[in-house]
Amino acid sequence: MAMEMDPEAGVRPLERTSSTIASATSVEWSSLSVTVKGKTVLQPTDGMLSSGDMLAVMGPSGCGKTTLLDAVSGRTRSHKLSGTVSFNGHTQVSFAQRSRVLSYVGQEDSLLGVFTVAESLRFAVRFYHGYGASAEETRALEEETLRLVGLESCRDTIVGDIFRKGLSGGQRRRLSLAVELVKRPAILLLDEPTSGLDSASAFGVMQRLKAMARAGHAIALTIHQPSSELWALFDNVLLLSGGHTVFYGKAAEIPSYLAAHGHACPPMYNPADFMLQLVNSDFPERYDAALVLKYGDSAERATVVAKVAEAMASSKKAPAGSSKVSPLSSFLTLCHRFSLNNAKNPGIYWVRLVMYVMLCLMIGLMYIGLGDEYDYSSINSRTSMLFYIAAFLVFMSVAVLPFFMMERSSFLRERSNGAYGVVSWVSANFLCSLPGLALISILSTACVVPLAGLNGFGTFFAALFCSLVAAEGFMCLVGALVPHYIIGIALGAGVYGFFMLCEGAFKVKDDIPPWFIWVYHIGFHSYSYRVFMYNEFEPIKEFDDSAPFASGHELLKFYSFDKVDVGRDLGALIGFGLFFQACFALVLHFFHTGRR
Ligand SMILES: Nc1ncnc2c1ncn2[C@@H]1O[C@H](COP(=O)(O)OP(=O)(O)OP(=O)(O)O)[C@@H](O)[C@H]1O
Repeated sequence: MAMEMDPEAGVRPLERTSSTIASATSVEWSSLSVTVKGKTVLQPTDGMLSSGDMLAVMGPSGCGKTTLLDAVSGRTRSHKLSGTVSFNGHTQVSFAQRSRVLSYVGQEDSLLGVFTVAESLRFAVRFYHGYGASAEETRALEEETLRLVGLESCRDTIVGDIFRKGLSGGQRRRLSLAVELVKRPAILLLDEPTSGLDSASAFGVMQRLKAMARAGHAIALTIHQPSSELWALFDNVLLLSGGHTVFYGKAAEIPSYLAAHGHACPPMYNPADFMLQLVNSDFPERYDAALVLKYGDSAERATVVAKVAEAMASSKKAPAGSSKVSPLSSFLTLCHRFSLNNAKNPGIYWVRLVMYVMLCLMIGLMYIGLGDEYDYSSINSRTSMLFYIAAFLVFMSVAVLPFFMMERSSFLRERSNGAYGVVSWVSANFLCSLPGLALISILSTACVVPLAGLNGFGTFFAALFCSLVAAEGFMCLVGALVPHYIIGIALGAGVYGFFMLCEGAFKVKDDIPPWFIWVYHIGFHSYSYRVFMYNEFEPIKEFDDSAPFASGHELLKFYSFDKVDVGRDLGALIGFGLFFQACFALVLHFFHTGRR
């Protein structure tokens, strides 16, 4: 019979686990509650998770399991929280300190789709153990972690994204677990680690987690439907119902506790299924509301409260966590990963590159030979074409938003688990975007300038490149400000539309109304447009008699572009790019902390 099996049979010991737990760490919580929009979604609860424990947080959907894990890990914003959380009895533990001892695997899988399982793990090893981790150590950690989550056969399978099919949902779930396991955190909080897994995989993963607990890790996980085999692996259980604690204590004691309150588990019945029916108020066939009150008055609760108070009062070593990897190491790992991701993910640069080249070829063919024309209509063609280039080629940068959003979710997970800091991520992202933007700019320039016969290849390229650098920074900032890329595209398009309107093409600078002239100055489109214009028209010494201007310089005067300082305007575009990157970093720092 399943219940008689040894649940830990056949699990190999974790060679590298014990040595890499920096110190045994416990977490205690007392009268911990969470209130959202005036509603208390987690009622005051007490409990603890110690080194060696495997705690199952259970209860019906919406009962507050994730909320509890968030509150314990510091992911709940402080104004929503009351009560105390301590680590080894220390209450003053910052989020960064918690991140060093603790890893949290959320319900969503936020992985980068182009990487294989092995590559994803390799980067995780470098984030948590340093870019300079030896090849031997990296390989050993990778291998052991692959074995832990049963993904050895998928080592070279890609995660998968909208372009290519990769891992199955259950395999992704296991990889999400694996990339945090390589950290070998003292405390591991897992939100539904078995969702999407078949029963054998779920059991295999849980067996190995149990072995990790035995080796000294403290593990808490939420789970909906544990089989009796899984149930036998849990040391402690915290049972919630509608945010209230119904039971906290040894898993083995739950059946007798419930029996003492009139709910004896029928023979041959999975105790987990039985107790979940008792606490589900949405489907109340077996629901017993009195269990909440009974637990509040019970000796079991009094014992827990006393134990938690004792643990909080005892002076133990402050949680230290694994040694912090240097920002330079994180930066190098991120540069490595961004470069590969940019090169492998067609959506980030390659699709854009094709779009730019095609469009620029069309522009070149539309205006072919324009450089040899000096009549009235050639002026109209030049100004229109340059407006289109300054406005629309920048506008196409909105295409990067959906891909940025995917990277943002992995950033959030990794940052909140202490893999790296905002500055490392933003600077690596910025640096690694430059080769792609340079390639787009050079190929676009090569398509337009020779075909149309425009002036100043180098300046044209520089203006396009610098405006794309500014646009990339702007879209990163927009991507950090909005909850979804659809809103970002609408916002980005709206702002770009406004900048285009005031860039000095539709209305020359001197005719822009005073209430909009500030847009001319803050909109980076104005800077690139006037460089494109100056670059093209200044060398034209004479137009035909049909033209309204005698020379290019005369035309530039009309546009108020006759005194353009190309170097200064290109510098301003780069300045815009850096300014947007700095704002982007600030928004990430303050608003993308992983706290909800
Ligand atoms: N920002 C919020 N605004 C309103 N209600 C919220 C908010 N966050 C959480 N809640 C409510 O808090 C309760 C607990 O949510 P939580 O996600 O912790 O449940 P859960 O037990 O993890 O559910 P599941 O098992 O389905 O993941 C739910 O009723 C949810 O609707």
